[in-house]
This record gives sequence, structure tokens and C-alpha cells, in this order.
Amino acid sequence: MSSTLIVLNLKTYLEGTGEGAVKVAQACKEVADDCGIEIGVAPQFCDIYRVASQVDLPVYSQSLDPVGAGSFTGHAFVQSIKDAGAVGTLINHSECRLTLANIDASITTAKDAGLKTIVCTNNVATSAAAAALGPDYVAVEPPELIGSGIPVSKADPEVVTGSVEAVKRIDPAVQVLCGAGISKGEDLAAALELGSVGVLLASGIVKAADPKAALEDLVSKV
Ligand SMILES: O=C(CO)COP(=O)(O)O
Repeated sequence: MSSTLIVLNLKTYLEGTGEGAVKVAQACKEVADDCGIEIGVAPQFCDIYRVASQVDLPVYSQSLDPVGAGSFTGHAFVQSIKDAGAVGTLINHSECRLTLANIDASITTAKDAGLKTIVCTNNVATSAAAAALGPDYVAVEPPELIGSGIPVSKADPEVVTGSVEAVKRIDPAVQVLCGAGISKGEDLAAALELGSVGVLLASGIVKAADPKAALEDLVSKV
């Protein structure tokens, strides 16, 4: 039986010193401790160390670059991401898309460093393609629903069930998350019913007046 995973992507929503990221991460940890569901957070690169050193929860980077140590300027270097305290990384988010070759190289780079990999996809076909590259998770997020407040589990359940089926056919070890418009308890419950093992979400929690209360609602139906 797969265990449920929630990953909260902070994107660039939180302006300021990074303390906002720590506060949201603290709320995630408190809710995770209460409900027993794993909740991770994906802050800005520069906030990974601050969050990971102040809050005991899984921290993900929002992406990474498939480069090693050496003559590379302006890249997100996997070893620095890991040393900062991340346990995993998103790859190919809709807002940070990569070529297929770079998705493959990013997965290899992350895996070699011992980081978990969550590859984002936009439809069933790309979910199948991502599964063939052997990440830990495929997270299907139709871009038109991202930030819309309309949950993928309601608006496009077929993209979730289709991705679950396609991924299982290609590599049963790869688990499926879904995201876009997820914010309420019923959205998470529906996502799990559709066969995903959890959700990747952002605005419904990060932009809420009370992120902790929003998280409590999110986990209230499972
Ligand atoms: O892009 C997302 C998570 O990575 C989803 O964003 P929203 O939860 O804001 O729709």
C-alpha cells in the first residue's frame, strides 16, 4: 500500500526574507504531525537551507540543473541543493519546462545524489513518457487548471486515472501524484480515489489567509 504524499510548492508566492517560507513549512509540519500524512514543501532555492534547518519536514527544490561540479555558472547544482537540506526535487514543472533529454538527465543527476524525483507532466502521454524515465513520482498537472482554483480531480478526472493506468503499465514502481486547483479536503479525497497517491499543490494553501487552517481542511477527509 503506497503512503500518501502532499507536496506544497511555494513557487515565488512569498515575498520577503524567507521567514514566510519557514512559517508555512512550520504549519505543514504541525498538520503532518497531527494527521500522520507526509507533507513536504518546495521553497525557493535560497530558502531551502533556512527551511530545512529550522523545520523538520521534507524539503524539495523546485527544479535542478543536470550539471556536475565544475565550470557552470548560474546553475542549480545538485550537491548544493542536497547539502542545503533538500530530500528531493521537482523536475519539469509546467512553469519550468525542460526538454525530454534534460528531464532524463535531471532524474539521473538527482538520483545519483540520493534525491527523490517528482517529474511534472501535463497530460496522459507525457505521464507515460516520464514514467519511462524511472522517477519516484510523476505529478500530472494540467497547466490550464494551475492556479485556477478548479480542482483537477473534478474538472479532469480522466487525466488522473489515465496517468495512473499509463504509468502503471510502463513502470509499476513509479507513483502518481496529481495537482492543479487542489485546495480542499474533498479534492484530496477525490485525488486518492482516482488512484493517485497524493497531491502537488500551491495557491490554495500558500495564498490562503490562514495556511494552517487550509492545510487542516485539505487533510480532513482522508
Ligand atoms: O503548480 C502547482 C503545484 O506545483 C499547482 O498549483 P495550484 O495548486 O496553485 O493550482
